[in-house]
Amino acid sequence: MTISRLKCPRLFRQQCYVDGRWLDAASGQTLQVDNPANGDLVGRVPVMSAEEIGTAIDAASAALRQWRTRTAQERADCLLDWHDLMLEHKEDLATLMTLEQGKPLVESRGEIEYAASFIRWFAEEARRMYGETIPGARIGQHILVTRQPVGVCAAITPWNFPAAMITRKAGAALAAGCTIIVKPASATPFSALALAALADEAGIPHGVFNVVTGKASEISEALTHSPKVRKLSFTGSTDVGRRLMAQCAEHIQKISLELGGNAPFIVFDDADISRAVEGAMVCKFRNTGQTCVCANRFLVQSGVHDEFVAALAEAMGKLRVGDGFEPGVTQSALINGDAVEKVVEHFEDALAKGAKRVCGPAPDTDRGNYVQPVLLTDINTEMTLCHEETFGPLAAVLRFDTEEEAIELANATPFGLAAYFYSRDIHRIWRVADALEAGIIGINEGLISNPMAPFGGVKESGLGREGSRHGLDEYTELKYLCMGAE
Ligand SMILES: NC(=O)C1=CN([C@@H]2O[C@H](COP(=O)(O)OP(=O)(O)OC[C@H]3O[C@@H](n4cnc5c(N)ncnc54)[C@H](OP(=O)(O)O)[C@@H]3O)[C@@H](O)[C@H]2O)C=CC1
Ligand SMILES: O=C(O)[C@H](O)CS(=O)(=O)O
Repeated sequence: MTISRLKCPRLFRQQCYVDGRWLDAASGQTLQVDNPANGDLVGRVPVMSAEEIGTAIDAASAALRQWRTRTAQERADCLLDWHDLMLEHKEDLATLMTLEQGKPLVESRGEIEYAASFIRWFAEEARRMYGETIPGARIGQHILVTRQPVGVCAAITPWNFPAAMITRKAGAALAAGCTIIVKPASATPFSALALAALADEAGIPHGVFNVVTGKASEISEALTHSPKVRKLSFTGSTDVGRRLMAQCAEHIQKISLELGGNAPFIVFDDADISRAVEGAMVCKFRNTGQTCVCANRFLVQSGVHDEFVAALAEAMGKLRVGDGFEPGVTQSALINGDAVEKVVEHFEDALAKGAKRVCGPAPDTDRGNYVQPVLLTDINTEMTLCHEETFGPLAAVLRFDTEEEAIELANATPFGLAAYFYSRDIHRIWRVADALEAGIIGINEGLISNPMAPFGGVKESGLGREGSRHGLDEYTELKYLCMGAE
């Protein structure tokens, strides 16, 4: 599959989109993007200089006054046009995504629908950006609270969901009346640039939505050094999030952070095992295990441990690894060699510390970016995979005896993004849901991602929430008006 197969070749853009113009870097410098499945060149994108990022900031700043004074309905209409164009061009957008990120085409199609759903959701939220009135402190005094857009925003996004992580931010920002500069991951810029082409076609005014590419640290320095940028939203690793949080301190920029996870997936003795295995498969192997909400540790109570392991091994046997364009493939290449090495490192460390391999070949670095799904049992907390996100198709099962032990194991991590558990005892469900330290809890459910719920973590998994009505709060400021008595 190559770019030539696109129905609309104009969606394949190898330039940045700033103020409605398609730009090369003045230096002529470019970054290469390769297909993770086979190493083929997909294309090249500009390496923008700090000065050129400044131009994007000025464009977003200039566009703000006009965009924020549009009516909520007008902003919603632009967003809905963008949404419709994304779905109209779903096949091309999915092809670009599988070319640059590798995920199976059926998952890329699903991500385009997921990404578009955030644009629709926030188009609807735009018209519900309500304020409030509060009884005054004195007779005749009136108190009002209005909500206003934060202003010029920036977004830095990861490679694992190259479209949805952009629209989850940009949809809320534009609905609130903000303008935004997006820096996509260098591995997956073409999905972002295609979204820009469709934003332009949808009539989103020039300067409102901008996409820049280049050296991440230089771009983030330029964005956080500018007092014109009032907010940064980041999705990616906790290490980078920590650095960006410090950078935002210079001008007290608002920040939203969607960071790493280490999700426990707990199966109690009273669970429905077939449902638990169904949930485990989608939770562990979506995007070939490359999501921040993937189960990273399976904690299985002794009474059902062997039954669950056998059923999970059988289900894993049905997974098919290959090029994302091949029909029937359910597991693609990982994003790069570093990702493969991390899976190999976690696997070898676990075996060296007593883990048993139940199914799947030992991962190695001899098969390009491909890793066959592998299942380990006899996991203990000395193993690296209990403390670090594997971000690949390695399922690790740790046995426990009591509910208290499961909660302690689950919470024994600095992260707190997602957690999952299966039980049919309603009293246990309330106890465990209360006790788990995570922003998102899947209860007898392995797929928790949608536009209507507040997505985000606690502890070192992040700050703020995306999606839901709360997602708009991240892009608005409350203004308190106190009207004195006559
Ligand atoms: N909580 C959530 O919703 C999500 C969390 N994640 C987490 O992110 C990790 C995997 O994604 P990955 O892309 O590797 O994460 P990274 O943090 O390496 O990259 C994310 C983004 O940050 C940029 N970046 C990298 N270094 C810097 C820097 N010094 N300053 C500014 N920006 C920088 C990257 O640019 P470039 O590509 O050019 O390096 C990319 O655009 C995992 O830990 C995963 O859990 C991922 C997705 C969602
Ligand atoms: O990047 C991620 O892992 C996403 O946040 C996961 S989700 O939103 O698709 O669940």
